[in-house]
Amino acid sequence: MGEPEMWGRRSWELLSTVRERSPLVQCITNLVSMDLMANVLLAGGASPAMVHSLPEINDFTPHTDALLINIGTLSEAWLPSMMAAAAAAARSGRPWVLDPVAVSASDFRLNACLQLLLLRPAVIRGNASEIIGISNASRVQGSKGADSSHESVEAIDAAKSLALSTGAVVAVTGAVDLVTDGKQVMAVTNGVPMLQKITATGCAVTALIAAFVAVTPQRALQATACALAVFGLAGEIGMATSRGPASLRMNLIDSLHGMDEEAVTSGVNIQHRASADLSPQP
Ligand SMILES: Nc1ncnc2c1ncn2[C@@H]1O[C@H](COP(=O)(O)OP(=O)(O)O)[C@@H](O)[C@H]1O
Ligand SMILES: Cc1ncsc1CCOP(=O)(O)O
Ligand SMILES: [Mg+2]
Repeated sequence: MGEPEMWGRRSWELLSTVRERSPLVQCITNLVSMDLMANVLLAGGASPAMVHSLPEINDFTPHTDALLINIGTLSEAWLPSMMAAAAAAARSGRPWVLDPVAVSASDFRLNACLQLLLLRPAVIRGNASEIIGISNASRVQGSKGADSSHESVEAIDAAKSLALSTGAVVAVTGAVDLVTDGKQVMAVTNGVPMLQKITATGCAVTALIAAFVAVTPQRALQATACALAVFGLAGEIGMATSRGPASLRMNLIDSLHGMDEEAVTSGVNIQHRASADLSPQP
């Protein structure tokens, strides 16, 4: 079996396992993303729970299959819940995933992310500007809030260095999604540019990564690449019947829900990439 076929099969196995086991994914996420994120998790076969109040964390988090923390609308009130949940997940051996939305927007956000990193996320997923900012532990100048001002390939050194310093798998999304553990680099070329015109698609795919990692926590690199490919493929299939971002938002969810073995095994596009060859493939 060649590499593309192997990744197609692996992606289908993982999507099928998520559908069978329906992992419970606790999401402490921003106010913009809650609806799309919960619907993407449901369409992927997982079970979402948006639970973020501090008095609930110690009862709830140890019984989840994975935790997602997204700082998109971070406030002083929510940071203690994020810290407590990440600590509870770490104590109970649950994988947790960090989305450092707009990490360069303020010192408050950057410092919150740096504190969260000490609690050992299994995966960190951001756009290129976010990964450069968090990896350098300094705010990227000229950063555009939640949107990236860099291409993913520009962030590969930052991603590798962040992976090596934290022990996390790091994913940088964009026209090509790059996933690394600091040594290997996987490139995922599924997706359509219109995904950038729907708010919270980055947030939603990070939650889908948490669901995939939940069913194979020892293989976070593979799980992350497969989740990104499946989500991008849902975008490609959805785009075929969409007129713009609003219809793609609906069709993305429908395509993820209805995705079958043939679509996944023939549509997933994941490859190992040598560091010297990190430009997008035609
Ligand atoms: N130019 C592009 N072509 C294809 N897919 C893209 C493109 N830009 C982003 N995506 C996809 O959109 C989703 C969100 O990624 P991104 O826009 O980088 O995140 P964020 O919303 O956090 O900035 C990912 O699945 C990514 O692969
Ligand atoms: C617009 C916005 N503002 C704060 S969080 C948020 C959503 C960001 O979503 P994504 O990172 O998926 O683009
Ligand atoms: Mg984002």
